[in-house]
Amino acid sequence: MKHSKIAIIGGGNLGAAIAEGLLKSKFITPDHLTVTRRNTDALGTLAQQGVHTTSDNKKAIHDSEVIIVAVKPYNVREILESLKENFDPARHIVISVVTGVFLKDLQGIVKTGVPIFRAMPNTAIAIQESVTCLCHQGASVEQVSYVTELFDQLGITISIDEKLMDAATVLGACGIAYALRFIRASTQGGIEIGFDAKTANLIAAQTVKGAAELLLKLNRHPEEEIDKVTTPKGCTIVGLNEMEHQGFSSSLIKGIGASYDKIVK
Ligand SMILES: NC(=O)C1=CN([C@@H]2O[C@H](COP(=O)(O)OP(=O)(O)OC[C@H]3O[C@@H](n4cnc5c(N)ncnc54)[C@H](OP(=O)(O)O)[C@@H]3O)[C@@H](O)[C@H]2O)C=CC1
Ligand SMILES: O=C(O)[C@@H]1CCC=N1
Repeated sequence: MKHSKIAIIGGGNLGAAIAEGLLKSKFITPDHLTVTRRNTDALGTLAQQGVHTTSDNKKAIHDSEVIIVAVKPYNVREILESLKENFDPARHIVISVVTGVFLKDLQGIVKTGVPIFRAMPNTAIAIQESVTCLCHQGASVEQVSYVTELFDQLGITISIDEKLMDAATVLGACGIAYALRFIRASTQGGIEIGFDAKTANLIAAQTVKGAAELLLKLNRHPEEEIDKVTTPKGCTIVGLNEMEHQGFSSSLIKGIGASYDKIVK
């Protein structure tokens, strides 16, 4: 599988981000990668790097072994059904990043016998900083190892039960938006207390990066690190408690629940 060619069907926000990450990681050379969408003009940046860009999904599948499906959930059935005869179970594997579409449903749409993976990355995959949750059906040990290695190049990979895929979508994929809104709100607060927008944004973003690295690199619990910042009678605890009085943690937990309900209900 090592030198397989990859096709990304649906080079939108996530599909193009996966392509960018794959190129940056050098997991694949541009001439081994094809990205499709109907409006190919929007794939100019990838085309300039030597990636094949086309609106011809059938040719993309014919020319590749690994097919990453990154179209909208409401398009996926129609698109894959129109391509059913182009899949070869002896040659292809399919990796779907489509939200809320189960392995058993994909198995029913794609030709019988084609190994199928569901992957849930986030847009930080463009800079090899995704967390990608993965599950699969009908794949060999070699195929699982290949797909895991692919996403390992693009951040970290976690193998999960499919029943947790919707939760992975909310926490990991939607989570990028939630983290960015935190940074945006911090920036707005930072402007109110004196910084220009650019400097406030830099301080807020690097602070979030540093906080995350304390957990990831030192394996610490968040409260342990919070305790180190909250000086008795100091300004941190006053700010933090006011945020909690205004529903800070509660609003995040409720938002994550609402997002999850939107997928599963
Ligand atoms: N955005 C994110 O952060 C994440 C998204 N996902 C999932 O990934 C999938 C893609 O999401 P996202 O990238 O945001 O959506 P986009 O709408 O940005 O991308 C989907 C792309 O599919 C293309 N497309 C539509 N029809 C066809 C077709 N017949 N053949 C080839 N390409 C086609 C569209 O381009 P055109 O109209 O030019 O054809 C579009 O660029 C969704 O299922 C989403 O749930 C999962 C995790 C994170
Ligand atoms: O908002 C959405 O539906 C998709 C799924 C994960 C990120 N974006």
